[in-house]
Amino acid sequence: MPRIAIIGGSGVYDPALLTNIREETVKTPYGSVRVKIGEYNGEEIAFLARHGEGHSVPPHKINYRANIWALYELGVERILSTSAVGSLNLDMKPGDFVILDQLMDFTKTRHYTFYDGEESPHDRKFVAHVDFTEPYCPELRKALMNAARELGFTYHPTGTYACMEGPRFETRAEIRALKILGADVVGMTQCPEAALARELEMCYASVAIVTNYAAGISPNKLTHTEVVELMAQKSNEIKLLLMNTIKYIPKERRCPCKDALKGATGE
Ligand SMILES: O=P(O)(O)O[C@H]1O[C@H](CO)[C@@H](O)[C@H]1O
Ligand SMILES: Nc1nc2[nH]cnc2c(=O)[nH]1
Repeated sequence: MPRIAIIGGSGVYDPALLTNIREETVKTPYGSVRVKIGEYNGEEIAFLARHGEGHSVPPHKINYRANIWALYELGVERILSTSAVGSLNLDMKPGDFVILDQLMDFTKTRHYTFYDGEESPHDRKFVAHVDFTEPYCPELRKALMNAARELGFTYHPTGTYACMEGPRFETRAEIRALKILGADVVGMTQCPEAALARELEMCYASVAIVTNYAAGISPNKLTHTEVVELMAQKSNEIKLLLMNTIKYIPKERRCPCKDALKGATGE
């Protein structure tokens, strides 16, 4: 049973470096999800391509609830993910790794919770308001930093991610506003993915890879081609970082993530 899962974002479509890979189709109340399960250093690791293997699913159409529920069904406790981002912070340049510690949600049409009360399509028919002060697991963030340091990779230990609806990129005015609000990087997929993991008391962290400067900061037209090309250039480093992080993840969970529902339902 895999305790750890990796969600690969744009440019990270295969569970390279895993061995003995099998594929499972996990049925969830939100639909079926194909998950790959392999081994790394004798430990079972689950892998999920966020956009599907051929990048066939755009950010606003991803079935985030099915994805996270599927990993929960498999017994996953810890989720590491990648996020390709634009940078609003000149210190965070293309090719840099950012270990996210904060996020802001500007998405509009997504499904944000598992807890729809009586309408929930499962037996958790209650209302829950989870604490999200710290949206990322401190233990997973530390593990990512330890691995990046060991590998000698340039990384930023904190970063605030603004999640936009997409699928278009931003206007110059939107980036100007996000900068005033304190965003360092911008993407389209951390919300509701991170919050849904917290709602199932799973640990979640994301390493953002800066693929471009954001609209109005970059002198060039923004293209998904540039995003995928940069991710391809960083592919080996990203896989090394993710695999090297595994050994730094404590077996015992001492983080607040595991108790997220305590006090959230008013019980
Ligand atoms: O966040 P990931 O899945 O890395 O994808 C990023 O890349 C796409 C834009 O090129 C958007 O979907 C953005 O969110
Ligand atoms: N929203 C958004 N997502 C990205 N992913 C990679 N670059 C960008 C960007 O500039 N904006």
